[in-house]
Amino acid sequence: MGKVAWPEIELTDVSMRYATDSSEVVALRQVSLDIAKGEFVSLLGPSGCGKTTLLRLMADLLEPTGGSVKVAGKTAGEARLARKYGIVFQNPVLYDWRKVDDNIMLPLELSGVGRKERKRKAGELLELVGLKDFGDKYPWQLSGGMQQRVAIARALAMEPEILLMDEPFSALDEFTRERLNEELLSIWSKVGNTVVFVTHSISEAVFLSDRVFVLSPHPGRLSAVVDVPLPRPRTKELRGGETFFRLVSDIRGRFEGV
Ligand SMILES: Nc1ncnc2c1ncn2[C@@H]1O[C@H](COP(=O)(O)OP(=O)(O)OP(=O)(O)O)[C@@H](O)[C@H]1O
Repeated sequence: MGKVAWPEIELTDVSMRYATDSSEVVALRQVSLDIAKGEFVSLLGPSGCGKTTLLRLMADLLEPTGGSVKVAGKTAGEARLARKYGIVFQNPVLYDWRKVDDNIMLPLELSGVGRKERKRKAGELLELVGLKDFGDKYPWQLSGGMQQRVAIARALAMEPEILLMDEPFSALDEFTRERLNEELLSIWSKVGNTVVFVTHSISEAVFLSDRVFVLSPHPGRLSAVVDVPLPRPRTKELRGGETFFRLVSDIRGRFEGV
């Protein structure tokens, strides 16, 4: 299910069991999926269906108990060492004592990029995420949505081929979230990398994605792959359209009885 000709991310029969002292949880059972280079996909499902686990396996933050994860033809571990990933979490995890541009420059600093080049790159990234004039502010001086944009800029600092995003907008109000959905697509259209986006919002998944991977729980497994044939660039007017409504209803129908 979910095969593409030239996969950038390739999961084959991936299973994940978490063992605790007294019990064992099967978080994922035999998930196979491929994601193409430059594709925008979402992992969608109710709480506990294994979305975060799947993302962490792709990022080499976890090792599967069964099956294999390949990223750009390498193991997930090799891909991490080759800095193929940028990750954005639900909370922006910014350092409050560092200014916004110093937060963005951190990955560059850690990999030894000189100060002048770091500054130049931070300026470019701030412009990309629409925060051109906020480089010398502190994170606590920004709104939640702006902080998340800083986190996106930082994740893009090393020019990763793959951006992994774990419910990055779920703590934000609906208006901000919808605006950031549009901004994220605009950023992605300029950067052109592969994006894997975790969400439990059906409309968010449909609005953003080329394909939606639908997961069902207990144990987590891939229950459907839905193509989203909406044209790009996607604008907020699309949300009121018939195709959008039909796709959202179709996916919602798949969760009935889950
Ligand atoms: N470190 C862990 N130890 C034991 N069980 C775990 C661990 N991490 C996750 N689980 C279990 O694995 C299953 C999948 O969890 P996961 O966080 O991947 O789901 P999710 O779909 O991302 O959920 P949510 O939307 O609530 O974040 C759940 O049953 C969860 O309780």
